[in-house]
Amino acid sequence: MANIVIDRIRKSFGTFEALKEVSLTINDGEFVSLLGPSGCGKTTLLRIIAGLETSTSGDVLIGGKSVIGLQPKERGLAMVFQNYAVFPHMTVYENVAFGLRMQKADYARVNAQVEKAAGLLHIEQYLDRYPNKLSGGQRQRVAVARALAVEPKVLLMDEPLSNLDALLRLEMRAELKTVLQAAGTTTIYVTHDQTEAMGLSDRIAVMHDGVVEQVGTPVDVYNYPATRFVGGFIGNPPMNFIKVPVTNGQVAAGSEPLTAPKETGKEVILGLRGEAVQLAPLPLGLEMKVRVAEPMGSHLLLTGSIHDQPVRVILPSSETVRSGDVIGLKLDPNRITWLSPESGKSFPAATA
Ligand SMILES: Nc1ncnc2c1ncn2[C@@H]1O[C@H](COP(=O)(O)OP(=O)(O)OP(=O)(O)O)[C@@H](O)[C@H]1O
Repeated sequence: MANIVIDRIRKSFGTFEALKEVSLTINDGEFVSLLGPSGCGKTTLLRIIAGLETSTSGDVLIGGKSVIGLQPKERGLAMVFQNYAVFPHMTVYENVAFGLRMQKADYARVNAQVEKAAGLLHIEQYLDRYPNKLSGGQRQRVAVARALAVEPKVLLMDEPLSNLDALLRLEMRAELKTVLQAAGTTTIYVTHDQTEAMGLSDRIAVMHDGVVEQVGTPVDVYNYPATRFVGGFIGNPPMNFIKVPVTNGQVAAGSEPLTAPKETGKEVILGLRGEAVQLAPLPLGLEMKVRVAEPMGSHLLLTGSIHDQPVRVILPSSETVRSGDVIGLKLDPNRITWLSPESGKSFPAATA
C-alpha cells in the first residue's frame, strides 16, 4: 500500500502562516493535483511530503507509517521539481539510469527501463548528449524520465511540464496519465494550471491562502464548487456570480422564479457556469444585455451583464446573437450554485 495521509500539517515562516492545518488523503494508485494560485502553499506542502522542508506541526504518513523525521531518500518516493535538477556531468542516458543504478539494477533492467522512459518522453535521440546541449524543455523531460524509470510507488511532481510548449504539454499530459495509471503510481502533482489538473487528476485539491478549500473529482469541483474562490478559479470562462434579492424564498429569473435554499438571507449569489443556460424569449428568460458577441467557431461567447453585473455566457455557435442585443436566458436550476454573500461558501442544497 502506498497511500499518503497528510494530517493537520501547519507551516509558518516566521509570523507568516504558509499552511494553516492541511489534511488530505491520497489513496493508493490515485492521482491528486494540488491546484491553486501562486503563493497558496502548494510547493511548501509538496516539499514537506518529500522531506525537503520540515512542518511546524502535523504528520505525514506514507503506506501507513509516519515519515516525519525521515530523510527524503528514506521515504520511498521519486520527485520531479520545477527546477528539474539534471546532473550536468552525466549523459542523458546516465541521468535517466541514475535511480536504477542506485538500486543496483542489473544491466538488462537498466537498459529496458531507460529505453521505455526515454521513448515515452521523446528523448531517445538525445541519450548520448550532455544536458548543456539540451533546451530547457528537453532537460525537463529528462528529469521526468529519470523519475519514471524507477517505477516509483509514490511520485511527487511540481509543475513538471512548465517549460514545454503548448502542443508538447498536451501530448505529455496524455502520456503521463496513461503510464502512471498503468503503473498504479500514487501521484501528487502541483500545478496552477486548471486545465492540466482537470485533465490529469482523479481528484483535485484546490488550495487558497494556505488552506485546502475543496477536494473532489474534476467534474465535482467544476459543477459544485464549495466556495466562490473555487468557482472563480476553475473553468474558462470562470463561473459567473450574480447577487440577487431573495423574496419569500424565491429568486426572480424571468417568468419562472427559482427556489432558493432555505438557509439564504435577504440576498444570495447565483453561481452560474457560462454554458448552463439556454436562449429563451423575453420576458420568459432572464434579461442579459450583450456587450460583445464573439463567434469562437466551436461556440458563441457573449460578454455582457445581468442585473448590471458582469457575466460571460456560452451558446452553441448556431445561435445568432449580436453585440448590443438584449436577450433572454433560461437557467438550468440543477446547475446553479447558491452562495452566501457573507462567507462565499455554497449552500448544501446546491451540492445535493
Ligand atoms: N523559505 C521561505 N521563507 C519565507 N516564506 C516562504 C518560504 N518559502 C515559501 N514562502 C512563502 O510561503 C507561501 C507559499 O509558498 P509556495 O512556494 O508553497 O507557494 P506555491 O503555491 O507553490 O506558489 P508558486 O505556484 O508560485 O510556486 C508564499 O507566500 C511564499 O512567499
